Amino acid sequence: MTKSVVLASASPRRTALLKQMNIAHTIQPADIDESPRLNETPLSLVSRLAAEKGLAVKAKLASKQTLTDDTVILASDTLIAFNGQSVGKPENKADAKRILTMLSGNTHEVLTAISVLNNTRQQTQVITTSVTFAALTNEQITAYWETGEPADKAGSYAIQGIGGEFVVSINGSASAVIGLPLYETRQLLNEFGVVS
Ligand SMILES: Cc1cn([C@H]2C[C@H](O)[C@@H](COP(=O)(O)OP(=O)(O)OP(=O)(O)O)O2)c(=O)[nH]c1=O
Repeated sequence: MTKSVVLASASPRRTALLKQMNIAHTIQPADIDESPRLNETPLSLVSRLAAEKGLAVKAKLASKQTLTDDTVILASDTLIAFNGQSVGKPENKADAKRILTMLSGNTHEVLTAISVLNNTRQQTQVITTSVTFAALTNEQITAYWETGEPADKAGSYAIQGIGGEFVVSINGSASAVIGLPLYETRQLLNEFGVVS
């Protein structure tokens, strides 16, 4: 039986990546509280948020009576880990400047969790990618904020956009940094019978 894939995300990057994989899907964004718990590690946080986004959408579909045995939900979360701290989207210009100053000239980790679930089970996986930034000047950081690109991105940058100019090297999955690791997503969707 053909599976019906529901992407639990409002991110245009994630739907573009899923389309790139040629996987037909519908979109049902998850609206959850993304605040970290006390002393929660970046790994636990990213994994919990992806899993909770998936469960929230499952509950929404169940309440609308559109959850069937063939429904497969895919949820994801991306955050940056630097010095053991989780860094999400910037709150405002000052916060983006603080984050980019911190990442300047340093290596950070981008953590992306994917969570796939159906009526009976859920599997969650975290993909870690190292990204090394060039040293950035204050002028560069301010000019970058003005482009509008950093506002809705974890770590205040987009590797697929203008922010790619700051990246000296990357070790890991480029698609995971943008929001959905293509290789691991296909593997997990295969385990849920979506692709062969
Ligand atoms: C580091 C980095 C992040 N990002 C994006 C990916 C994610 O969309 C976003 C991190 O925020 P998320 O909270 O993971 O996702 P989202 O709010 O955009 O969408 P949803 O929760 O509905 O799935 O940052 C890039 O596009 N490029 C990058 O280089």
